[in-house]
Formats: sequence, C-alpha cells, structure tokens
Amino acid sequence: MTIEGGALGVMSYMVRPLFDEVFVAGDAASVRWIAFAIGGIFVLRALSGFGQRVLVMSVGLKVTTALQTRMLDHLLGLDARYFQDNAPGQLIERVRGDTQALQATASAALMTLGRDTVSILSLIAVMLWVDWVWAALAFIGVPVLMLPLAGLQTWIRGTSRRAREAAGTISTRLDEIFHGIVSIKVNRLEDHESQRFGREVDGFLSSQIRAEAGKAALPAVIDVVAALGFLGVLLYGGGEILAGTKSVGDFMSFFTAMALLFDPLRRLSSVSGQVQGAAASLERIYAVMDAEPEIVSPPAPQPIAPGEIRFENVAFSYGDTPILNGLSFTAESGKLTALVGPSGAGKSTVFGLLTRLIDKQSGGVTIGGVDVAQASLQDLRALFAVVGQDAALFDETIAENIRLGRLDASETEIEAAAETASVTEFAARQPKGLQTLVGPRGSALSGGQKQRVAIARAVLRDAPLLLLDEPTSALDTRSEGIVQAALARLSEGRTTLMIAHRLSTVRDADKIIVLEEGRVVEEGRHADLIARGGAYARLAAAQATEEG
Ligand SMILES: Nc1ncnc2c1ncn2[C@@H]1O[C@H](COP(=O)(O)OP(=O)(O)OP(=O)(O)O)[C@@H](O)[C@H]1O
Repeated sequence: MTIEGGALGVMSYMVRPLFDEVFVAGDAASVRWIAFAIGGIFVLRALSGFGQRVLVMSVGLKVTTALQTRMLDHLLGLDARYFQDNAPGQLIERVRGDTQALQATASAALMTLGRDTVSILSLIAVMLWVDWVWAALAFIGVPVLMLPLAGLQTWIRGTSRRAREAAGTISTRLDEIFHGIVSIKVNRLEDHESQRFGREVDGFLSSQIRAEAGKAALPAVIDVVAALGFLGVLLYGGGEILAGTKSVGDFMSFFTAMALLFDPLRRLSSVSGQVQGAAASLERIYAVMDAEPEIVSPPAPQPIAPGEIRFENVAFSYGDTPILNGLSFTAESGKLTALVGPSGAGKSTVFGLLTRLIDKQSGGVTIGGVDVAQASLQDLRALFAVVGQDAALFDETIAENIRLGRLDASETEIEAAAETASVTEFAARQPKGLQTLVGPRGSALSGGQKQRVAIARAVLRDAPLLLLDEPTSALDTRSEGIVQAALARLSEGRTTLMIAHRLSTVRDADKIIVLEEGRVVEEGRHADLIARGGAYARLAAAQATEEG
C-alpha cells in the first residue's frame, strides 16, 4: 500500500529534475536513470498492488462467509415467530446481499484508504515543497463544497436503505413464485406475477439508481474542487513563471502532483459514498444480530421424562386475538388421543405450545408432571417426533431425508425405518432405490410418498411422544390406507396426540377431544360421542353429508 501510494509522490517529484536538469539544461546522461527509475517505480507498484488486492479480497471473502455463518447460527436460535414476521427473501437478502455489499465496500475501502491516503499525503508534500501558496490555492474549493458533500452522504445512506429493503421484497417474491409455481400455472397467474414482479423491480431500480447517483455525485464534487484549484493555480502561478520568479520545472512538478492528487481524492470520495451504502447494510445486519429469542431454556432446567400430557386452563393469544381460552385436557401415557374441531379452533396451537415453538400466556402445560417451560428446550424437543401436514423434505436422497430423524443412524436402521413406513414399497421401484433424489421440497414424490418418508423419519427418531398433524388429509383412499397402517405401527405403545379433520381416521382413538374456539367442548370415545349427539356428532354428520 505504502509502495503503491508513495510511487506517485516519487514520480511527480522526479518530474522536476527531468525538466530542470535534463530537458532545460540539456543533460542527456540523466535521461536514462530517470527513465529507468520511473519504469522501476511502476513495476514495483504493479507487484505490490497485485499482492495487496489478492490479500484484501481473500481476507474480505473469509470475513464475509464467516459473518454469513454466524448470522445463520444466530437466526437458527431465534423464535419461530421471528420467521413469520420476517419474510424468507428479506432474511436471505440480509444474510447474502447485505454481507456481500459490506465486503465489496470493505475491500474497496481497505485498498483505497491505505494506498490513496499515502498517495495524497506524498503528493501534498510535493505541492507544499514546491510552493505553499500554490498549494493553498489548489484547495480553494474545499470549504465551499463541504456542506453539499455532507448532504450527499445522508442521501446515499437513506436511498441505499430503501434499495436494500426493495431487494428483500424481490427475493421474497421470487421465493413465493418458485414455491407456488404449480398454483400459479393452474390458475394462469403468470402475467399477474410477472407484472407484480416488474413493479417491485421498478421500486428497487428507482431507489438503487438514486443511491448510485448520490455515489456518482461525490467524485463529481471533487472534480469541481479540482477545477477551482486548477483555475487558482494557473492564474496565480502562471504569472509567477512568466515573471521568472518560478521555474518551468517547479510548475510542472506542482502541476503533475496536483493532477495526480485529484484521482485518489476522487476514489476516496467514491469509497466514502460506498461506505454510506454499506452502513445501510450494516444496520440491517445488526438488526438480525440484535434480535434475541424470547423462548429459551430456563436458567436451572429440570429433567423431563415422557408421560401424561396435561393442559390446565391454558390461555394463549396472538397479539390481541385470543386463540386458546382456558384449555384443559389430558392425553394419557401410551394412548392415542385425537384432537378434532373446526378449522381455526386452535388444534395446531396445542402442538406449538407443547414443543415450545410458542409460549402460553397463562395456565400449565405439563409432560409427566413437569411444566414444559421448566425443562431445557433440547430435552423437551427430544421427547417428540412430529409428522405434520407438510413433510418438509430437502433436496437430497430418500435415505438422507429419513436420516434427519436421527443423524447417527446406520444404513440398516434407515432401511428398517423405510420398511416400517412403507417407503421401501415405492422406493424399490426406482432404479436407485433409497438413493433416489426427492427433488426440491420433495417435488419428485407424490403426497402420500412424502408423508411416508416423514413417517419413516419419525420411526427412526423413536421418540416417546408422537405428534401427528393430519398426515393423511391430502391423500387418496389407497395411499391413506398405507399411511394409516404405517402410522399405526409407529404410534403403537407411544403417547400419541393426533390432529384430525377426517373423523374416519380417529374412530379407534382412545380419547377424542373436541375443540371449539380454543376450548374443549366434548371428550370421549367415538361411539360415546356419537351417542351423545353433541358437537362431535354434528361434526360427523356434516362430514358425512360432504363426503356423501
Ligand atoms: N402466526 C400466527 N399469527 C397470528 N394468528 C395465527 C398464527 N397462527 C395461527 N393463527 C391463528 O390462530 C388460530 C388457531 O390456529 P390453529 O392453526 O391452531 O387452528 P387449527 O385448529 O389447527 O386449524 P386447522 O384445522 O385449519 O389447521 C387461527 O384463527 C389462526 O388464524
């Protein structure tokens, strides 16, 4: 950096002997050493510049990727709620876009700051050494343009912040479009989505162009400073040379230093613009890193063991909207308990409270007599295997997806789980068997196949408490039969809580709990509830009409 920056100072310094001793005095012998010296300085500058760039870029890249990993680690520890409040695209843009913006600026700043500061100092030294009055004249425009420079910095930070937010909106939209591609096609929404995307891109464009214009204005301001400086020096210094008080060499040396000076100054000003843009990104990164989870393990966790699940007078609301209103029920150990009720009654909320994805406002949620809030999150969640409506498959092989149930499982255990969950039945028809790729989000598998992989995962997990959230709701009769049989094998002997829409799936449950508006309105076995002729019987009758 010092070599690179200092080279310009040395170069402009050498202009003076070149003119005064060589060209004006006619000393031909000096031409060669000056020519080689100048050439040598540039080669040295090239080598040191290359080394510096590689070093700065690789350090920048390492820091950025380390920051991305830290951000993800931090995000993984945040509450599930955080991911509902912050769209995936916004978060992706913060983890990737903002860290990259930061890196680009940090690298540019590191390279420019060191090198150009040394250049500027050495060049100013030459200018002062030649004539301090000329030097003062060269900077005549600086005070006038301080205010516009400061204003521009604020403008760049504001527009950059808006551009980053708009970039997040674009990423979110893309994420939604690609995940929702089937319904977009079926509903012929291609044009609608394309136009909506176009409008969002326009929003991004206008903010980004403003930010870039602000950044471009900074070096332009420096050019105005340069213009005023050159004007002053030429008018004043030119007169002195004509009068013979200064030599042509003095003037050329000063003029070279001044001409060279404004280039690094322009670069520094443009880096300061980029720094403002990066400051907007830094604020967004800090916003993620400053977010703290509310749902955490207690300071002195109690051991928790599988047992009876009990809700006692539990109240829960999302903001001001009450969801559960004094919910009380018991799911006995080793038995199958079904939760039924109309959509929005709060059935999934029960699962969220049990696994502490959300926390109750009042009442008690206990497992084997221990409040879930008293156990460590690790211990608590280790008790459960969950099979939900969404099988949550990853773009890996079937076997790898099953392995997510227990990462240290052997191939034999994976194969056994696949057998129990009837995965082998369809995997065997594929040339690669369990090594078949499932596609993004399991898109290469049917609904029933995805569910069976999710069940195999739960089998492998072998957790004592089983939470099933309508795993058969989207399946046809044949698939439903296979999945039901797999579920029956899975839930045997385990405390199972199952949410069901289709009452046909819960006929054999040991207990059925009917929820309405966040309260238990009825509970019992299927036959008893039908005989009672209450809420359950009405639900069953309504379904019979729908299906019939
Ligand atoms: N993240 C959330 N923010 C705000 N409200 C929510 C959120 N999640 C769920 N709700 C609301 O909570 C209520 C209960 O939802 P829940 O998912 O527990 O119902 P459910 O009985 O499982 O319904 P379904 O049978 O349709 O799945 C619903 O009215 C829903 O709108």
